[in-house]
Amino acid sequence: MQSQLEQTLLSKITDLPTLLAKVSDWKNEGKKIVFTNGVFDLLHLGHITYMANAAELGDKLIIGLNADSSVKRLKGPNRPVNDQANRAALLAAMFFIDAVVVFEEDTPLNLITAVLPDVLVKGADYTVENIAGAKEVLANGGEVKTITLVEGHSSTNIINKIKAQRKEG
Ligand SMILES: Nc1ncnc2c1ncn2[C@@H]1O[C@H](COP(=O)(O)OP(=O)(O)OP(=O)(O)O)[C@@H](O)[C@H]1O
Ligand SMILES: O=P(O)(O)O[C@@H]1O[C@H]([C@H](O)CO)[C@@H](O)[C@H](O)[C@@H]1O
Repeated sequence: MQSQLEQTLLSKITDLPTLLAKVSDWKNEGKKIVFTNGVFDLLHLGHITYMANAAELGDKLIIGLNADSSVKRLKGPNRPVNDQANRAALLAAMFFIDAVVVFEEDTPLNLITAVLPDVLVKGADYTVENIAGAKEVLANGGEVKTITLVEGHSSTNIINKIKAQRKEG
């Protein structure tokens, strides 16, 4: 039996039609909508800092989350470590995240084109030129921003640390 709080958090994880209905309401209410996307496999300080900073760029933060199938094509057959249900739930637990939507494609272009957020955000490991959806968001009068990376933090680093510790026994 899910608690009320659990139901509230997990209700943020939504399909595209439901998300678009929420976005329509938010836009009618004059809310500034921020969108970012990623794999968010093993969460770390860089992810938290990044998403908190993204949330401060508007009123509502939407996370486009790569499906497991998409991650395997992007990051290899042994990824993700955390499946999409776990990754989505962990993101939904963050108070500054308003919606999480899983996408199956290699890029979130279709999702971003449907949502047309006011602000599209990626980490500074990307440039505006190589951010999927940037052209569409800019053409719609939106902004595209990158957020400085917190050095030394990545999901890959965590995986490599675990592997190294297992070798040491
Ligand atoms: N150290 C970091 N500081 C700030 N933002 C980050 C950091 N690492 C990743 N991000 C951002 O978080 C989002 C999700 O990235 P991703 O899940 O690929 O993180 P990652 O830790 O680099 O993963 P991996 O090691 O599997 O490539 C991206 O927009 C990325 O720019
Ligand atoms: O977590 P990642 O690897 O930073 O997220 C990827 O971002 C890509 C980016 O938006 C390309 O401009 C995207 O195409 C990919 O699907 C991952 O979300």
